[in-house]
Amino acid sequence: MKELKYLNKYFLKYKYRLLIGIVITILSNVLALQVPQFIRESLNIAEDYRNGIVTDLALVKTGLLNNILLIVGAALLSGFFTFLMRQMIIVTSRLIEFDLKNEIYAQYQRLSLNFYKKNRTGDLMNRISEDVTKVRMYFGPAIMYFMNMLVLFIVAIVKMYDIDPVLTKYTLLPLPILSVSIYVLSSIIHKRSTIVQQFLSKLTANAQEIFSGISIVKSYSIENKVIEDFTKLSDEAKDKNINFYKAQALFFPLMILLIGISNILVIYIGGLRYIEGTITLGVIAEFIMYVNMLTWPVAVVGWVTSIVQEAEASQKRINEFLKHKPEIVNTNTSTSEIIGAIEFKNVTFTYDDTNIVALKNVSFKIPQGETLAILGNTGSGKSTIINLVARLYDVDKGEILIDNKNIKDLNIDNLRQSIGFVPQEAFLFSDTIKNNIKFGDENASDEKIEKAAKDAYIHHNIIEFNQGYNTFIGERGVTLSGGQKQRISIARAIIKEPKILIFDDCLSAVDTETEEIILNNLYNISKNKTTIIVSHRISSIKNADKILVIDNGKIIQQGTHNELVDTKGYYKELYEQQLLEKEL
Ligand SMILES: Nc1ncnc2c1ncn2[C@@H]1O[C@H](COP(=O)(O)OP(=O)(O)OP(=O)(O)O)[C@@H](O)[C@H]1O
Repeated sequence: MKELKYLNKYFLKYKYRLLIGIVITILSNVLALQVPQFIRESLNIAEDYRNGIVTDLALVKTGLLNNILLIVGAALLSGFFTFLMRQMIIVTSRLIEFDLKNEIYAQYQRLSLNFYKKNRTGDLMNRISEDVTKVRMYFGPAIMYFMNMLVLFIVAIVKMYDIDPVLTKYTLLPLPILSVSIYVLSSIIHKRSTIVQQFLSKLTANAQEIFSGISIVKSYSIENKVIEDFTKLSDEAKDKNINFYKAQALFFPLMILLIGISNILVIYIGGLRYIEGTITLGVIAEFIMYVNMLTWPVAVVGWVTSIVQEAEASQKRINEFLKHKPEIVNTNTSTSEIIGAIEFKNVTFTYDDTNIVALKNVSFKIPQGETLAILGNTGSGKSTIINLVARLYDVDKGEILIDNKNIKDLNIDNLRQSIGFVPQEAFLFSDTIKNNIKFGDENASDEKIEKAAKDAYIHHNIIEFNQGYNTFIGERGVTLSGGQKQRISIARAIIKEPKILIFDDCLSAVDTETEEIILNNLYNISKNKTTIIVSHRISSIKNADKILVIDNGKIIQQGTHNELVDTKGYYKELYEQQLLEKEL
C-alpha cells in the first residue's frame, strides 16, 4: 500500500463525495438485510396458522400482506440506495481517474527530451491508459465492494448470531475457503489477462508499423512474409487468450459450488435443529437468504485483494514518472526580455545516452540581428548547437550567453517563446493547414497567415487544394510532399515573429529555384532578427554574416563566404564541388 499513499490527496479532494457514498452504502445494505427477517416472519405466520397456534385467517392475511409490503419497500429502497452508491463512488473514481491522467500528462510536458529518448512511446501511453485504469479500480470498485462487504458482514453476522449461534457457525464455515479460492483464481486470471494485453499491444504495434510502411512492404514484395509474421504472432495471442478464458470460466462455477455447499449445510444443520424444535422453518429460509447475500461480498474479498495488488504495481510505475525530476529546470519565473544576441563560450556537450561528445570547446558570437550559418558533414554537431540555443539540453562545460546572460538564468518560457524553430524533419499535426501555421501565433488573423504562407512560398500550393487553408493534413487528410511540409513549417516559425529564427536544414526537400525565392523572402523577414541557418548547400548560406564550418564537434573554419572561398579548406572544396554539380 506504500505506493498507493500517493493517491491520498485525491481521497481528500473528494472526501465529501466519498463520505456520502459510504453512508449510502451502509443504508443500502442495512435495508437489504431487512428482507430475510420479513421472510422469516411471513413463514412463521403461515406455520403458526398451519399448526393451529393462530386461527384467525383475516389476521394471518393482514400479517402476510404487511410483510410483503415491507419486503417490497425495503428492496425498492435498497435498490435506490445502491444506485446512489454507484453514482457517488464510481463517479468519484472516474473524477479521480480524470485528475490523475491530467497530472501525468502535465508531468510529461514538463519532462526533458532525454526522458523521451529513454522511454518508449508505448510505455508512456500505457502509464496514462492501462495503469490509470487499474488504479481507478482501486478507487471505485475496490472501495465500494469492500465497504459493502464490511457492512453486510457485520450486520448479517450480528443478526444471525442473535437468532441461532450454532447454525451461524456452520453457515459461515465454507466462506473463508471461498474467499481464498477466489483470491487464488483472481490472481491467475489477472496474470493471464496481463499476458493477453501484452500480446494485444504487440499485435497492434505490428499492424500499425506495417500499415505505415505499406509502400515498402509492397515495393519489396514481402506481403507473404508480413502475413506469416502476423499469423505467428496472432496464433500465440490466440493461445494466451484461450488460457485466460479457461481460468475465467472457472470463476462463477467455483462460486456457485461454494454457495451450494453453504446452502446444503444450512438446510442440513437447520433441518436437524428444526426437527429438534430449536428453530422455525422461517429461520432456515432467513439463513439461506443471508448465505446468498454474503457469498458475493466474501468472494469479493479475494477479488479486491488482487485489484489492490494490481493497483499498487500500476501506481508504482506511475510514481516513477511523476517523481522524475525534469533535467532542464526553469529557475527564473520573472519575465526575461530577449533581444537575441547569442554567444557560445568553450561549449562542450555530451549526449549521456550514447556518450557521444557532439560539441568540443565550441566558441562563437552572433550579435543581435545578424545571420549565422553552420555547415558541416552529417553528424558533425550542427543540430546539437541549435538544440542548445533553445535549451533543450544543458551544456556540460562552458556556457551559452543570450543577451550576455547565462541561458540557465533566463526564464525558459520567454526564451523559447522568442525562438522560431524550423526543424530538420517538418512535423505537422493532424489538423488543418491554417491551424498548423497558427501554431506559431494562436491569435493570427487570416491575412497574417496568408502573408506567412506567401513568405514561405507555399500559399500558391495551398490555394490549389479544394479546401484551401482549411484542408486537413494527416491520416485522413491530404498528404503533402516533403518540400510542402517544410514550407508550412517555415510559415509557422515566421508567423511567430520571433527574435531568434532557427532553420535546421529545412530547405533540403525543395529545389534550388524555390530555395532561392524563400531565401530572398527570409532575407527581408530576418533583417532585424538573429538567424541561424544550418545547411549543406552553399547557396543557402552564402549571404550569412558569418559561416561556421564544423567537423566532428569542432569549428574548423569560420568567416564570411568571400573569406572562406578564398581560403584553402573544406568550404572552398565544397563550394567548387557544388558549382561543378550545378554546371553538370
Ligand atoms: N539525441 C541524441 N542522443 C544521442 N546522440 C545524439 C543525439 N542527437 C545526435 N547525437 C549524436 O551527436 C552527434 C552530432 O549530431 P547532430 O545531430 O548534431 O549532427 P548534425 O551535424 O546535425 O547532423 P545532420 O547533418 O545529419 O543532421 C552525432 O554523432 C549523433 O549521432
